[in-house]
Amino acid sequence: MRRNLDMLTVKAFAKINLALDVLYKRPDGYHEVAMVMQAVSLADTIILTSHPGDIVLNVNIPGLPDDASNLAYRAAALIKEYAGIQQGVLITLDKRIPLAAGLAGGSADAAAVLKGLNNLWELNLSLDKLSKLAAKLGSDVPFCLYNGTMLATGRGELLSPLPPLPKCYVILAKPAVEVPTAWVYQEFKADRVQVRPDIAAMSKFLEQGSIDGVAGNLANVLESVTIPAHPEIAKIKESMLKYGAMAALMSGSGPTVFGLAGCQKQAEVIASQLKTEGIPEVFVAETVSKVE
Ligand SMILES: C[C@@](CO)(OP(=O)(O)O)[C@H](O)COP(=O)(O)OP(=O)(O)OC[C@H]1O[C@@H](n2ccc(N)nc2=O)[C@H](O)[C@@H]1O
Ligand SMILES: Nc1ncnc2c1ncn2[C@@H]1O[C@H](COP(=O)(O)OP(=O)(O)O)[C@@H](O)[C@H]1O
Repeated sequence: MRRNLDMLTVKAFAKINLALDVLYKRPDGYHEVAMVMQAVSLADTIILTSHPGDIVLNVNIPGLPDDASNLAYRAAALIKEYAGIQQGVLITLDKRIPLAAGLAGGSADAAAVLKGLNNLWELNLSLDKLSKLAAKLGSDVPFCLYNGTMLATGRGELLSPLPPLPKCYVILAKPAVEVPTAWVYQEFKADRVQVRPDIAAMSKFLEQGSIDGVAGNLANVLESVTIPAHPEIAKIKESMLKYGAMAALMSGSGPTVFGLAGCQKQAEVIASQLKTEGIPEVFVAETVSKVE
């Protein structure tokens, strides 16, 4: 975070799910989950500038709302009201994370605004308090406050740190479809799942610092919904493996596929081969560690 009197710049990092299990549907309509989440360096940039009056949001891409329906705006409104702040803020959002991609781009923006305004307005709220505010905005928002490698349970908002995944490179490839998270959970049927993650095994491999072990245990039960609707996801997974990724999996509710690579050069080679297949959005990122 860079601060300069009345202006502050915050990065909002995307996430991938190394493991995603859905346990059951709860009476409140959410699904109880168990996920291993990992932050990656593909990021939006948010500039917060002191501003008289109200909250104003500028976004750099068409198709993304710049009103109170944007999670960045909602985060500012929530913390402003909670802390009883009278002044406003100008939020400038430089969006790089693709929309509705399974990468938690909106959640990352919301978390970055909470952290940034806590700093800009000198509120001194603890991460624990910010996390409670974050959970009001979305299930993935608390994780985006912490980043790193975390076990997420409940509806995704209950976090416990895991040993960090040793630094590795992540290829992200998104086909030209947007997948609404609510639809994927709504269509989820446990009896259609072929492979469930073994989260205990993945935790053990993280403790051992074994990227190979983690790569061998990637699993996401939401693939059972999104891949039949968008078979190009399975094709991208196959291509990632063919070009040399250690493993490949759909992230979150999809449709983005991520692949793991041990070195940057190899990740870049895989990314350029995927681009030749006409996949519109391909990125190379690296793992991001937890904030202290
Ligand atoms: C699937 C995951 C995996 O990390 O990420 P994305 O693919 O969206 O990035 C998350 O569980 C998404 O979290 P998030 O995107 O914050 O979801 P929310 O805004 O809280 O909820 C959107 C909708 O998804 C459904 N939902 C969400 C989380 C959950 N544990 N059970 C659910 O059933 C609910 O219908 C809810 O109305
Ligand atoms: N700041 C934001 N960035 C991205 N999407 C946002 C934002 N605020 C609201 N949204 C809405 O949330 C939807 C899904 O957001 P996103 O976080 O990108 O999905 P996912 O969690 O699947 O990666 C988008 O279609 C968009 O309309």
